[in-house]
Amino acid sequence: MGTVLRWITAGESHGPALTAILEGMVAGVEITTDELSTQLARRRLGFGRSPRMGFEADRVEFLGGVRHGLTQGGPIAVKIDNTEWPKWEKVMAADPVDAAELEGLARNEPLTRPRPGHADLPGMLKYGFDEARPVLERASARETASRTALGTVARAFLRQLLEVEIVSHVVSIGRAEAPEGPLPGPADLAAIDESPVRAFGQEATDAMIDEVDQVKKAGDTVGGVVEVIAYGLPPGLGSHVHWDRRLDARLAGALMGVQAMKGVEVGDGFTTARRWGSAAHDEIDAGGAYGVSRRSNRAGGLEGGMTNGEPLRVRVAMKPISTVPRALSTVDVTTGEAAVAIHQRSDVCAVPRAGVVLESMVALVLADAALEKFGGDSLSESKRNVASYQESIREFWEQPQR
Ligand SMILES: Cc1cc2nc3c(=O)[nH]c(=O)nc-3n(C[C@H](O)[C@H](O)[C@H](O)COP(=O)(O)O)c2cc1C
Ligand SMILES: C=C(O[C@@H]1CC(C(=O)O)=C[C@@H](OP(=O)(O)O)[C@H]1O)C(=O)O
Repeated sequence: MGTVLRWITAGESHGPALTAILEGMVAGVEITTDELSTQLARRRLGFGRSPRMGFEADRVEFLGGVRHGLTQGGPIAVKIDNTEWPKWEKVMAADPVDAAELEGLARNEPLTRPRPGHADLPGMLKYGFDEARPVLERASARETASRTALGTVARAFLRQLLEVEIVSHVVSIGRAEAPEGPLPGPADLAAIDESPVRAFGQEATDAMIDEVDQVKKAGDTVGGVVEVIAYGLPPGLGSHVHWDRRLDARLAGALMGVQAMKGVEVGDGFTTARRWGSAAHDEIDAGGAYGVSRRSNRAGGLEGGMTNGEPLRVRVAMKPISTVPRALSTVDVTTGEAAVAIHQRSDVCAVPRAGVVLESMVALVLADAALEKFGGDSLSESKRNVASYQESIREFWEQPQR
């Protein structure tokens, strides 16, 4: 949830549909359901994902806020259907349904053996449910389809306002790590997307595929690290003046709000903590875009909670999927006896596609910060404000006393 832009989602993993609302977007942004479908397809497919992703169609439509391919300034409402709803309606029916009618999908029975690592047990205790179904339905990362859809609107706004481009790549999966190398840019996105693990470079791709294969054979699951990069940001988004206006804090909150994310690093983050100051910061030279250039980008484009004109760089750590096929120990909540955790069909590794969700969260936070800085009710008004800010930065460097 931003300060100007607000986003909210509703819907369950196996319910009729997911819905989402984006409030606060200016009028006049070009956006189509085709663009949403493209991002939803990027999120859906990838090495290590559940069989469900092979057939889930992610049929998406705007229910409000967009007309003739343009945002109208009002709340934007999106609906994404769940293809399997007719079958799950029976699996989740209040009264028992004959097993033959369920097409082997899952049994219509209470899920009383909570999975370590999922929301099952704390959710049951907190809400007073005697089984995990009502908890997992909403905890499921199926919900990230909604956020990806809204993030696509934010991404279109940023591109049309500032020519910002957001990309991501997988840095590691389990023990397989990409070698340190040049940052992938927007032109490399097609190559990253063609990689089954969304890693940059053949060597890294092969090592990660091998890792997921080994994990799958062992009946296990695996996590990893994704880096999101945003190009084209002007200096001055976010603010140093108050903790909740700092862009690093807002990004970390939004990224940690994605299911299974357990760590966020801005720029070189933890590595920088081990460096001496002279080797930790990005020295400034005269000239370049916005009047200066940097000799490095260890800060990941953020200083004092504000963008500094360099590419924004954030890394996010995802824990392994908690539905582990080699079932983990738990307790059956109906008997209090030791048991093995529930296991239904599941992803082995969702790191590659989590990158698309994380890109969307970065897009929403940046769009919020851009709206805060530039304001406006229409895209053309926001654009005029951007031009005026750019002019004031030019004048800043032209002052004779400097
Ligand atoms: C794209 C994506 C796909 C996921 N797929 C699965 C899955 O198939 N099975 C599973 O148990 N968890 C999956 N998860 C993770 C769970 O949703 C997550 O572990 C659970 O919500 C608890 O996470 P938390 O401790 O961060 O809240 C997925 C997460 C993401 C981001
Ligand atoms: C449905 C999606 O991800 C799901 C996230 C998820 C979980 O527990 O988070 C469990 C799995 O659901 P199912 O058991 O129905 O296959 C994943 O497929 C999706 O990303 O669209």
